[in-house]
Amino acid sequence: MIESTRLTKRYGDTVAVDDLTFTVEPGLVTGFLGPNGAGKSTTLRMILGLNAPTSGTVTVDGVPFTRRPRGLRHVGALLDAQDVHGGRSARAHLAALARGNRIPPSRVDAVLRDVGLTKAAGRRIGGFSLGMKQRLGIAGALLGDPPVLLFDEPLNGLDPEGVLWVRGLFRKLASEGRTVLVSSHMMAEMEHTADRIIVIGRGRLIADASLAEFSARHASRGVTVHTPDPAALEAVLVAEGASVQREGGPAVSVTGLTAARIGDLAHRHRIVLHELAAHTSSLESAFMSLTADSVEYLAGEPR
Ligand SMILES: Nc1ncnc2c1ncn2[C@@H]1O[C@H](COP(=O)(O)OP(=O)(O)OP(=O)(O)O)[C@@H](O)[C@H]1O
Repeated sequence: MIESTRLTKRYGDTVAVDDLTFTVEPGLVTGFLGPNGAGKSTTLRMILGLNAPTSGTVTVDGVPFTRRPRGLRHVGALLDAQDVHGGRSARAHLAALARGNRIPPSRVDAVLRDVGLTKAAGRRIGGFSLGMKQRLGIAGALLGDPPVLLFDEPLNGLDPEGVLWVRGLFRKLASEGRTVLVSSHMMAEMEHTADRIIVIGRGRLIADASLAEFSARHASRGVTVHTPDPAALEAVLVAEGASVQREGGPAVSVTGLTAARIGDLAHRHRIVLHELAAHTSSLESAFMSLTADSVEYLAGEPR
């Protein structure tokens, strides 16, 4: 379990992480979401003791990371897949990591196999694609067989097959009872990956909920109806308390009534319907509107 209490990090005038309190539970995949510059990497670095908090605390299973003598065996992390020595082979890189952390050398081939890099194990990392480097970084995180795992933007550069694989891996790690925290700046990535999400913007907590809770709270539900008589339908639905928006032509958007209720009302008032479709706005758009105020650089804004 990771527990962050009023965690704050300032760089001069910039407040990178601002009074952040959250808990990451074992047995779940937790998505750590926020737009660019929200403070995700800074938070992960503080969890790992690489940056010291300005104030507040963060512990891993009750203890600050820096007080763990065998850190990598307790917390495995992928921070920056590009940050590797290109001249080494994948196997040599992992072997050095294992030696430095007193991890049995037999783990090297085991994790290379786990991430699908056995065939590339002898090749120079400098020639690896970003996707292969992500796999290698994930292998490094798994090396110490740790109960807590942190991944910073691990889906970057992976092809669709790689994304599916990594989701399956995170699910498996969580089902083994591990604590799995995965950062991303895209809700669409986390929607099919995480059980819970923690959303931050400008260093502050915006949401902390299960995916289902987040969806119920923030994703708006609506019904699209096509009818040859939109004016008549609008009058009936408004009288029932719905809010109705005419989309032009036969299309009408309705919120505040279920599709079933709209169908019943149309039938009762002898209004012909050609289409009746319930839909939920995407979690991505809910995430974007929640974090709109925290986006550091808007498209078109001079940088
Ligand atoms: N070493 C540093 N010195 C000064 N400012 C920093 C430093 N590290 C981070 N920041 C600032 O802190 C804020 C949070 O940055 P951070 O990298 O943690 O965000 P992030 O959510 O990981 O973003 P991204 O998705 O772009 O990696 C940004 O405004 C960033 O410019």
